[in-house]
Amino acid sequence: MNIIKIENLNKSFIKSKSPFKKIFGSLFGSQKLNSAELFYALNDINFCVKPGECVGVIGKNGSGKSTLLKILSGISGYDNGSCEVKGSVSSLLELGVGFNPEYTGIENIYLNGTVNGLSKNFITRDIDKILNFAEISPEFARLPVRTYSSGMLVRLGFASMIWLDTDIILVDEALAVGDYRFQTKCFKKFEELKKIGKTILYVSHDIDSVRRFCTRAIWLDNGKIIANGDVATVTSKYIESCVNPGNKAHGQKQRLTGALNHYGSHIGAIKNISIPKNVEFYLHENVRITVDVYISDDISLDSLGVSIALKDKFGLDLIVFQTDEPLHYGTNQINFCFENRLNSGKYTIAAGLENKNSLPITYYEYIEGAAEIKSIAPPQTFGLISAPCKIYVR
Ligand SMILES: Nc1ncnc2c1ncn2[C@@H]1O[C@H](COP(=O)(O)OP(=O)(O)OP(=O)(O)O)[C@@H](O)[C@H]1O
Repeated sequence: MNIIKIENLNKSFIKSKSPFKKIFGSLFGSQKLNSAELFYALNDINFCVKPGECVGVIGKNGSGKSTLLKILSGISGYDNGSCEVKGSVSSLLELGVGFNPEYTGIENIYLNGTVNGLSKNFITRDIDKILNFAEISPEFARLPVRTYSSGMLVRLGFASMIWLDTDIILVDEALAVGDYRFQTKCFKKFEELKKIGKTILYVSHDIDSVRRFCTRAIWLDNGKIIANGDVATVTSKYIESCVNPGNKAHGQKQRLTGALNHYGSHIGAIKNISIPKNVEFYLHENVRITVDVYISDDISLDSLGVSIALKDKFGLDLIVFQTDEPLHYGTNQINFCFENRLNSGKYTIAAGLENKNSLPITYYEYIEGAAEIKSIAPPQTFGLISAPCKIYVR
């Protein structure tokens, strides 16, 4: 059973600057206009969401993410196709949308709640909890929201949204406005909501948060779905397109088997990633990871580096090691020797041959997930990484 089902969905905007065309389009529907006068923000979109899924929607600016969420929240219509939503929906879209700027924080909570079907008694019972969660002090709660900072608006928006207790929650990048502490609080709340089976669609440019938090990812580009599926795979492909747009494989094109993600202009330059001895290490045991690369003379040796990253199952870099030593043309063997500081779990290894000084880093070759290590730590070891710490008790 799907809670959201989108089929062949199209949404266009009118390109023409002519006011006549705009009025005509809004009266009779933009599809009545010549297709050359239209710009498709969403083009033949198809996907389904099951109850309890947490779907990250990613893509570059202008790819159609907000348009999609606006259609799902009912704020915007669409040209054709179908958009079935089987459940109640609340959303945190653009900053301040849904608030009347002249109303106080308290009045806006009542407005938002009653418009969404909450009784006045229910809101009165919970208003202190909502303001408390939003961290809006009683004196500010009685001021018009036009006097609020963007952080206060996002806090009030988030608190009002979760209090609606809907089946589906749509969040569009808005959390990025809040400070880090409040974002952490929101993600904690999201985790609770996930556990009780809420369905969440989360639009973000922050790929790390999508990897940590979502169970699936959809990548939109120019109004089309480029990939839809496993978070690590979809986000890796998206990152690849951002860091190496249009790069063509070069050289021997020898791809390492089992890699989750593999790209770059010089595929085949990284010959091998190996972990001598075994793939299981105790905490604090020494690990050696060997990367064999072949550097062809069309690569500049200036600022050339080889790096490895130890990643968690979501693809987040936990520890990165990068060469400082000069490399030379031809075959190079780089041994990364380090003490295992990772607590119990399985970790994947990524390796890159890169231009260290470019920002963002550009990769001649990047391989993610071609090797894996397992760490074994004593029970009662907490956190992801065990870092040295001297503790003094007085
Ligand atoms: N009301 C509108 N009128 C005309 N064009 C619009 C309108 N709303 C969105 N668009 C266009 O539709 C495209 C998709 O916009 P949308 O805001 O959905 O992208 P986005 O992926 O959310 O971008 P961002 O990451 O920058 O928020 C953009 O090219 C945008 O300019």
